[in-house]
Amino acid sequence: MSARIIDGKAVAAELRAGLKARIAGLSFAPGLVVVRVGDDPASGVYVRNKDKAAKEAGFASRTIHLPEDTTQAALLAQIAELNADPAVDGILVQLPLPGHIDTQAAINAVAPEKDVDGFHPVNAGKLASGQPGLVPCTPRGVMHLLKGTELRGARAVVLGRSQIVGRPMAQLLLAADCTVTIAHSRTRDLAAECARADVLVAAVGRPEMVRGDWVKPGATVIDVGINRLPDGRLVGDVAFAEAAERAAAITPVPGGVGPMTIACLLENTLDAAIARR
Ligand SMILES: Nc1nc2c(c(=O)[nH]1)N[C@@H](CN(C=O)c1ccc(C(=O)N[C@@H](CCC(=O)O)C(=O)O)cc1)CN2
Repeated sequence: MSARIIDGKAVAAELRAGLKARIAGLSFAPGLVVVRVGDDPASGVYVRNKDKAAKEAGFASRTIHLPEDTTQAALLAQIAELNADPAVDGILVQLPLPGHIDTQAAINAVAPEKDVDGFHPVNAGKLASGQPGLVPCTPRGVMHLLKGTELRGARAVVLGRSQIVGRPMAQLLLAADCTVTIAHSRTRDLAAECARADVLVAAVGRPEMVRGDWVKPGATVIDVGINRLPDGRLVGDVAFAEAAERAAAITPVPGGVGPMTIACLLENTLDAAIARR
């Protein structure tokens, strides 16, 4: 293996420490509320980790846990209450939501200035039109991990076109002067598209789909996938050992992009608090 391993855990810890120092200098504790609906076990872990990280950094953090059978109207009423609460700077609705709830309606209900997930159409529109706004946490985290990688003029391929990762990721890379391709399940010859990338971001949710020969020698490979295999192992969307033979730098799973998602949620919450107050 020749690639440099990009240590997301270390970068996230450094980012959180910087946020903690900035919050210590404020006259108030920025407020974050995470809304969880139902009992998805993975969401339970992520929400606990967010709350713990937020409290450690000095945020006033709390979680509202609503039952699985919460109606859409009740969820929207809860969000409206948080929108109106001056002590709340950031609101996050943990995904996935139970099937009977319209996810887009929940996202649209969050006040754009408190939308620390960066999923609201107003924030997506700002990102697409190059205006300052709240940026989705995972892509924002990836940009931190790419510091030190030459992006200007680089050919970037984003594998996946989700609202949460693929699309905002492509916008951020474009803003950093990359030549960006979004590849997806209908792309002809995915392997050939990926093999042209100087920067390859995989966000498809398919375990180890990106093989070693999909990686251009010397490329930077960012693996956003977090897939639990039947044997309990956690793997990304990239076949790590094969890809690391050819890449110049690569993120591991776990310990790559995942920890940056939570650190950037805190970064967004501090940004939202400062902008709002
Ligand atoms: N409202 C949102 N919902 C969801 C988001 C999101 O950004 N906003 N992202 C994911 C889940 N997620 C945060 O919510 C998240 C996922 C993974 C990690 C992480 O640190 N992963 C670790 C491995 C963890 C493990 O062992 O299972 C890693 O990659 O090292 C953090 C946050 C979906 N929902």
